[in-house]
Amino acid sequence: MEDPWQKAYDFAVTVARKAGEVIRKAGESEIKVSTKSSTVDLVTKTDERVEKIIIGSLKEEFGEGTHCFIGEESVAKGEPCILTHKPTWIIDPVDGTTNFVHGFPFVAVSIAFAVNKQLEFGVIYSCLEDKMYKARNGKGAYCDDELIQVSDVKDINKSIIISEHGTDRSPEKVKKIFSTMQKILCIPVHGLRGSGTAATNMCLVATGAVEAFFEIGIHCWDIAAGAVIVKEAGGVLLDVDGGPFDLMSRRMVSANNEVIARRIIKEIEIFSAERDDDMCEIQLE
Ligand SMILES: O=P(O)(O)O[C@H]1[C@H](O)[C@@H](O)[C@H](O)[C@@H](O)[C@@H]1O
Ligand SMILES: [Mg+2]
Repeated sequence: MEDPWQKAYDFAVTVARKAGEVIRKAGESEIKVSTKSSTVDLVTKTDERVEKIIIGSLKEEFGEGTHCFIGEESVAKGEPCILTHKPTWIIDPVDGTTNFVHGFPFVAVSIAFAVNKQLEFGVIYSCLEDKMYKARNGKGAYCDDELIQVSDVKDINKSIIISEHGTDRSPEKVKKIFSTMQKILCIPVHGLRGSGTAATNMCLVATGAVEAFFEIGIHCWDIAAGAVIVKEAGGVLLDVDGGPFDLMSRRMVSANNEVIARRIIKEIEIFSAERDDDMCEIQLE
């Protein structure tokens, strides 16, 4: 029987690479010649421009109306953020926007694809490192053409944990974020890290470079592709309260094994973040 999504998967890799090229060119030309303070607008334009290229390419290839799109920039402009049963692309055109503005070398294009509300595949192109991470349901996870596997570390005392402080600067949330990080550091673990992009952090879990990534405040487009890649690399995904992973909940833990995931969950001070699908007034089918 013909594999219905192989063509979409291969095309997603092509589009991610094309988008990464646009981001690199914007970084080399426009950012370098302007002071950082003036680049915020530029970056918004770059984010929007890259998302338009990605969605435009997908619509051209698969036709208008047959597929749905959840894109960070489109949702920011009021497009719905609801996962229906239709084939749906979940896109973060520039994950690590702040990194991009500052020339901090971790910026990722994240493209995921879901059918019947199930994630089918994920593609993350770390465009400044020129590394293509990808995974299809049930078919393994790859960095370029090399199979990748999560770390085999069992002892959390021998782990590196990666997380982010996000963009919210409200004192009560910042306090909880750093109190959690302090408790995890003092378990103790070997170290805490953060690349500045959830998509890249999840690839680091999938390659075994770190044992776990958790964050409250991320969006579905930050983690959808990474979720498939971590799972296919042998990792686990949970909610920060220990329940099942929930793509739209704005929070998650991904780890190389459940023991380490649940040990981290014990230390997380949970704070609320409005669900991605609640943020949308329009309720679709
Ligand atoms: O808004 P940017 O600079 O892209 O940063 C967020 C990034 O998109 C996410 O992937 C991270 O996990 C967040 O912590 C960043 O704030
Ligand atoms: Mg992002």
